[in-house]
Amino acid sequence: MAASSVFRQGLFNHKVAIVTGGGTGIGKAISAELLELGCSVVISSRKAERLEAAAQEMRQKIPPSSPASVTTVPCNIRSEDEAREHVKDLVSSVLKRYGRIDYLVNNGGGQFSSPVEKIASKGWKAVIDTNLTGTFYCCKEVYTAWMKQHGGVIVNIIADMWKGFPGMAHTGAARSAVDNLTKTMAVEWAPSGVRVNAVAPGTIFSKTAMENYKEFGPQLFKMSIPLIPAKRLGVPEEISSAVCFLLSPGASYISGATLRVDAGQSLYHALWEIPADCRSLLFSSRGHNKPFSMGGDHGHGKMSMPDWRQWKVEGTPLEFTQQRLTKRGLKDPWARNEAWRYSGGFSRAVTLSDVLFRGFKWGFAAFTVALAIEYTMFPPKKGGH
Ligand SMILES: CCC/C=C/C(=O)SCCNC(=O)CCNC(=O)[C@H](O)C(C)(C)COP(=O)([O-])OP(=O)([O-])OC[C@H]1O[C@@H](n2cnc3c(N)ncnc32)[C@H](O)[C@@H]1OP(=O)([O-])[O-]
Ligand SMILES: NC(=O)C1=CN([C@@H]2O[C@H](COP(=O)(O)OP(=O)(O)OC[C@H]3O[C@@H](n4cnc5c(N)ncnc54)[C@H](OP(=O)(O)O)[C@@H]3O)[C@@H](O)[C@H]2O)C=CC1
Repeated sequence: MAASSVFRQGLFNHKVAIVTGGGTGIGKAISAELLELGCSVVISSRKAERLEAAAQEMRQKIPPSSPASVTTVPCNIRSEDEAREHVKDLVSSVLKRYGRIDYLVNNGGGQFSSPVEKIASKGWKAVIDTNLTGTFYCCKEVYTAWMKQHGGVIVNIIADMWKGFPGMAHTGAARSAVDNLTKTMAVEWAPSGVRVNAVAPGTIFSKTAMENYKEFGPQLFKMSIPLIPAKRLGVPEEISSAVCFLLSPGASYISGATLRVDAGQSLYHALWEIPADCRSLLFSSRGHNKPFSMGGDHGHGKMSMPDWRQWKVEGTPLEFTQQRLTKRGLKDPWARNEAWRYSGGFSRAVTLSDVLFRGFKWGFAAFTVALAIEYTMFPPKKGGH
């Protein structure tokens, strides 16, 4: 447990929160900050022992004068058909003990890393059931059992999936769905005085988060650092303060929003590397190649300045141009200026004829004129470029 909260002491006195996954990492930081601010917190997840150990640790830091308390309720938000029953039991036991639920933080979740083609259907289901369906059950149950009549605030923890989530497609799909679910619930439940928001963390370091990826964990988190504008990982407390803000009256006019807490990471680089032998050009859906797609491994797999000689051309209008240039004695038919000029001349003529005349006769005439102009202005050179 870390730094003290920036919020005023007693801000959440006598309020009650459920934090799923509240025994580790981000969830633990959220629980600790809520406790510090006077809230009673129920932490809930699958591993009862780990939950209890975390609760013990947090309990010791609650001052005797505080109304806050922390309790544990084991619950698997994913467990197949029984998940709804598990979540129902969680909610009813909290209501029995505290008589109210002011806040729900859907933080419990996670995934494994895998390219799409390697995700087994059981693995896909595990991740969707946890992150999307589990969140849905928790929201629905808390709403129907309490918030519908009494209001409340929900915060869903999602992820940086704004550019897709290569390497973790299942969680990207699930979190994106939760982003959308957040908006829907915000609108549907507004009349009950319920606000629903989401927080999308960047790469946040915690021991448990790293251990989830086993031997790849340290590398995964380390690799992320250069891709973050702040050039460092986030810490759980930096997510916690955003969540506390959204739960607080300071956010009383914020609903249906997703707050990115990622130091600009989602606007910057992505972790996924495009391999050097990119074959996208061969499979263009329109049957011809796109001149701006090219292979190449530049740094983090990003495309840097174009190298025109890497164009891959097979059976395309550009190949046609290439053959023509070869015939005309150019040693390197992919010399940038020549290839560009000819493919440009061709497309200009076709576009011009299409736009102005929309007829083969005039199109052909325009094409001929354009080529004639190009031949006159840029006569073929002998023996090279
Ligand atoms: C740095 C990036 C940003 C960080 C983001 C974070 O979120 S950090 C926070 C990170 N923290 C967390 O993510 C914490 C929570 N995460 C978890 O508990 C797990 O990641 C879980 C959601 C997959 C559930 O796992 P579980 O063990 O309870 O479930 P289960 O045993 O029932 O398995 C179901 C099926 O899933 C499949 N499958 C599972 N693992 C792999 C794999 N490595 N490889 C391939 N596939 C895998 C497999 O099909 C398996 O069935 P099988 O083949 O065994 O019959
Ligand atoms: N760390 C990061 O960089 C990022 C994290 N996130 C998300 O933030 C949340 C917290 O992650 P973080 O603290 O980093 O990692 P942790 O692995 O420490 O936290 C995941 C928590 O979710 C709980 N959990 C997992 N599955 C279930 C389930 N089926 N039912 C109930 N609880 C479950 C786990 O507890 P238990 O094992 O006891 O069930 C654990 O406490 C997760 O949803 C994560 O995906 C999103 C973006 C980035």
